[in-house]
Amino acid sequence: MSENVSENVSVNATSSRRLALLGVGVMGEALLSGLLRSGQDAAQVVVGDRYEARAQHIVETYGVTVALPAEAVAGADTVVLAVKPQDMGSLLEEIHDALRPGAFVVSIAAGITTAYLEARLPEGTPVARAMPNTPALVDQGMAAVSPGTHCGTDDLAEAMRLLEGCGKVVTVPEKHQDAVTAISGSGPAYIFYVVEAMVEAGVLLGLPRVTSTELVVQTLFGAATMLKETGEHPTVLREQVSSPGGTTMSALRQLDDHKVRAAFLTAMEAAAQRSAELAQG
Ligand SMILES: NC(=O)C1=CN([C@@H]2O[C@H](COP(=O)(O)OP(=O)(O)OC[C@H]3O[C@@H](n4cnc5c(N)ncnc54)[C@H](OP(=O)(O)O)[C@@H]3O)[C@@H](O)[C@H]2O)C=CC1
Ligand SMILES: O=C(O)[C@@H]1CCC=N1
Repeated sequence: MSENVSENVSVNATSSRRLALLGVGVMGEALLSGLLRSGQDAAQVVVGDRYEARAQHIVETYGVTVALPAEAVAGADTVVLAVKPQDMGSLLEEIHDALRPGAFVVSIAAGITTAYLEARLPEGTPVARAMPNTPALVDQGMAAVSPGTHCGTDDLAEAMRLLEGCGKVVTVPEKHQDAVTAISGSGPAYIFYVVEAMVEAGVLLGLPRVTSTELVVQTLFGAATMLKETGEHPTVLREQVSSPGGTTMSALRQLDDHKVRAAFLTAMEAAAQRSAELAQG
């Protein structure tokens, strides 16, 4: 598979492949719910999570089956690994001998490279590395996938199918995955942080908290919709708001004086660096 694949591959939402999903925390559940909404047959899905109450909640909510990781992968054509990076090494050991020959393995763990996966799975196992984000919970996810050495076209299409159930998917060369993790993987948290700050500002200015929250959330939604629907550069859209001698420029000057743009650059560099560190344990 070429390193430079970069566009969407359109795939069917449904599949008869049997799926094992290991780790059904925040992100595992987001992917599962999106897949089921897009037509995945729950009878073909087995989940495994070491937190038993969590697994039970998922089974009751989605009608899927639960099993220990080795049992789950033994019957699976596709295995999705959605545990924390720190838990990946021991999970791979646990499933190594049970994996069906030719089964396709996708990891969504930050920092975990395809080389890491390939070195710990049976020789020749097709793998892919993916980075989704939590807006998948409302079918507005953004995910990027990178194929490993033995990942064929059908395997990549399967990875796209899994992620397209809950949002947009692109393929990227794996060298970009730490940056993807820093931008779209962690991205929702930065946006929520900005929202928190703006809501607090409204309260500081005397607005009731509920009013401030409503103003900020709709402003964010409107601004995001403008970016998406107009396709305009953010600078153009920002300039449209900034009347000469007006209020917006007074605020933006403060943000520049407080080096907010520089702080965003440094913050995302730190996230990418942390992603690169995570496979080291
Ligand atoms: N949250 C996010 O926004 C995003 C997360 N990711 C990635 O997704 C992965 C999961 O993150 P997230 O969902 O937030 O984490 P969570 O902690 O919510 O979920 C992980 C789940 O996996 C369980 N688990 C750990 N080890 C095993 C094991 N050996 N077998 C079965 N289950 C196991 C955990 O149990 P226990 O609680 O007992 O540890 C937990 O329930 C991470 O690798 C992260 O990098 C990627 C994109 C976005
Ligand atoms: O914070 C993390 O490590 C995970 C990966 C991307 C979003 N959350």
